Amino acid sequence: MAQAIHNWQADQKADLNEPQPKQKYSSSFRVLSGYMLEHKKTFAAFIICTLIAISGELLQPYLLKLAIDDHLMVGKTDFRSLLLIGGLYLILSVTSLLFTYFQNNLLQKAGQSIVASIRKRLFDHISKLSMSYFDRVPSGSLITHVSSDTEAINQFFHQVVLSIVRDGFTLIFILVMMFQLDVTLTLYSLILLPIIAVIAIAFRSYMRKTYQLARTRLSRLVAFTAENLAGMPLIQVFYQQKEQSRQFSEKNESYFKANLREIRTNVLFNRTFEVLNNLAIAFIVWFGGRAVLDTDLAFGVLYAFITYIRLFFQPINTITQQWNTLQSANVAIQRIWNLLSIEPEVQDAPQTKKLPAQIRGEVEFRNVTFAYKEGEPVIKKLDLHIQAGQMIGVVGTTGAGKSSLISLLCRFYDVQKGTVTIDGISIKELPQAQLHRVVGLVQQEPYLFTGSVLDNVRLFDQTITREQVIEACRFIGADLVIERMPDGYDSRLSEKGSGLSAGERQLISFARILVFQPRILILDEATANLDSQTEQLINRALDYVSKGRTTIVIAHRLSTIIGADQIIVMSKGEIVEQGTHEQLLKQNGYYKEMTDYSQGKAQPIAMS
Ligand SMILES: Nc1ncnc2c1ncn2[C@@H]1O[C@H](COP(=O)(O)OP(=O)(O)OP(=O)(O)O)[C@@H](O)[C@H]1O
Repeated sequence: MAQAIHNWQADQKADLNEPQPKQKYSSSFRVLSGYMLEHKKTFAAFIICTLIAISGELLQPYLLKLAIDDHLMVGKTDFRSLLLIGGLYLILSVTSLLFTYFQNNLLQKAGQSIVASIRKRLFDHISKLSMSYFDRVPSGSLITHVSSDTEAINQFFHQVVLSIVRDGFTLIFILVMMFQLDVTLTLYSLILLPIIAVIAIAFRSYMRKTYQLARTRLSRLVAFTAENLAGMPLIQVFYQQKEQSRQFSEKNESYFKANLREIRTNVLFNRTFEVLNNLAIAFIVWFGGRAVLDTDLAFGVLYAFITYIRLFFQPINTITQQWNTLQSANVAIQRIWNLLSIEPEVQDAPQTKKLPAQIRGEVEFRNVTFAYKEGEPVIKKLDLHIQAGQMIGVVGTTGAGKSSLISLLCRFYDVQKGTVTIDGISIKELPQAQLHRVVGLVQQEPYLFTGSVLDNVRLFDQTITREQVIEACRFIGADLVIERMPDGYDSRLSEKGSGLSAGERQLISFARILVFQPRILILDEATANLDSQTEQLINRALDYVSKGRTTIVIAHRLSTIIGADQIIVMSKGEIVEQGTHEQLLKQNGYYKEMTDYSQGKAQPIAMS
């Protein structure tokens, strides 16, 4: 738990791209190298293509040197050789072009498949995490992991790896060619290297700061915009657009300034490099030119040398600029691996038991104690026995523990003490996959996915036929609503329900239950949002689906549960009253008070 909280805190910081504690590059890249090994053949082919492409490009100045020194300067009129050199030059250009294309394709193929498999692993891992994790970590942070962090790894491949391999080999190749052409001239040129290093190091830390500042401010701007969109109805109803606009302008302006600073630094760095490059060329022209005049150096050598010096600076510049990408990839990998190392708190037991094919649906809570936070139990030593096929109503004031009780039956959380059993088997011993087929839940706020009505009812499960969905919707009375939609069962819905009322959304989620046929049905205040006509529809359907099925209904409207086999009244995590509607009325306790209040006969109750 402590580790999870620590990770979460790290995530929170990371969300704003705040400067991170120093991350170990070695561990990050060890992790990536495991993935790279799976594509070792593609990476080997990428390196070979890079070498061929670089050779094609860097042999061109050498060919020109041969043309100048061996033919033009000596006045040979050997046109065939010149033609051959021209042809070779052309072949080298085309080869370089072709292999650069292959090299890019291969790297993209390997890099993208690594990123795709990391993204898939992340998604699968997040889907397995327990509810307690989602309670702590905001979904925005998880979206960042799946989108921006994997994108940072993608950039690592197509920028950093490409630059290190291509520019690294280019530098080595150029140095070899320069030494081969003229050792003295090369050694003189290398005097510039320490100066380049000093400038690169000085700029590197400044460039890193400006980059981080721009990213932090962008994250703040995006977070503010997202929050603003989510709270739009509230902003409009309280007429806070002006204040929001002022805050947005402030954040926008500060991002704009940080962005400008980053661009200015980059331009300054690039231009400084260009000046150095030109200085080096001027030096070679002066020094080498004198050697040519003194006939100590061939003109072709000087020409090739100047070309190589010009090419020498570009890879150094590109490699230096990979620092930021390398750093964000490192942070992204650490964040992703922190998340992947989190174990779900709710896990299948090593030895699971199976429910018999004929599940009866008897539920028992035996001496159950549960707390979200240590030392603050919200369910206390609770005992409850629900016979198979019974309908049970759960009532109680806000915060009494009703939803927590059903979360335990769904095994969203594990109990700290006691056991929850179905047909006498502890739910901890059941495979979660089986448990979730047995227990069905309709929540107060029905969630709709982006997709057709059909897919929303069958939750994208293709084994459920269109006919089954239509039958369920017809039964629940949702068919009238759906048939009014432009494309009927193929109409597209979205998270917010695309113009469906809360009641209509609930009808669709009820149809889901009919389609999936769980043995134990839980309705968490599911009828709270319905108008009386829709509620009647639902109640009628509910009577049908609950027949022979264990049904637990948490209801604020007592009318829904009057006919229940037993009703429990909860207060502060305990059952304070239990019995049928009539028995409870006779007890003249909380339930009676609640009934009177719901009928307007009494003041709101305060359970203690
Ligand atoms: N995910 C959570 N993390 C921490 N505490 C929680 C969480 N969910 C609920 N609680 C706390 O547990 C207690 C019981 O909440 P629960 O939602 O089970 O009550 P409820 O009876 O269903 O209330 P309501 O009728 O308002 O939905 C409350 O004090 C609540 O603040």
